[in-house]
Amino acid sequence: MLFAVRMDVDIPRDLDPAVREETVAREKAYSQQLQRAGEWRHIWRVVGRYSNISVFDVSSNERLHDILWGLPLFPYMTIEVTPLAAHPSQA
Ligand SMILES: O=C(O)C[C@H]1C=CC(=O)O1
Repeated sequence: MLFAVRMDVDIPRDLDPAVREETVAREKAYSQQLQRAGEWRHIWRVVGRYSNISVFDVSSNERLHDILWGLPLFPYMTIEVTPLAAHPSQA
C-alpha cells in the first residue's frame, strides 16, 4: 500500500539545543533504517520549508501509523497522509 505523507516540522525555539541535536540524529537514523528496509521509498525536501514529502510502501494503515507514531520528531510534526492508487494513464 502506497501513501504520500507530508511532514511539517516545528521544533520549539526554546528546546535545549542538545536535545534538538540528539532528536534530529535519531530521526535521521530511524528514517534511513526504514529506507533501507524498503518501507520509506522516497523523501523529498519541500523547497523553502522545514517539511518533507515522503512516499511509504507499507503492508497496512496500522503499519504506517506505527511508523509515523515512532518518529522521534513526531511530537513536533504536523502530518498529512494521502493514500495512493495506480493512475490509469501511467505508461
Ligand atoms: O527533516 C525532515 O524533513 C524531518 C525528518 C524526516 C526524516 C528525517 O530524517 O527528518
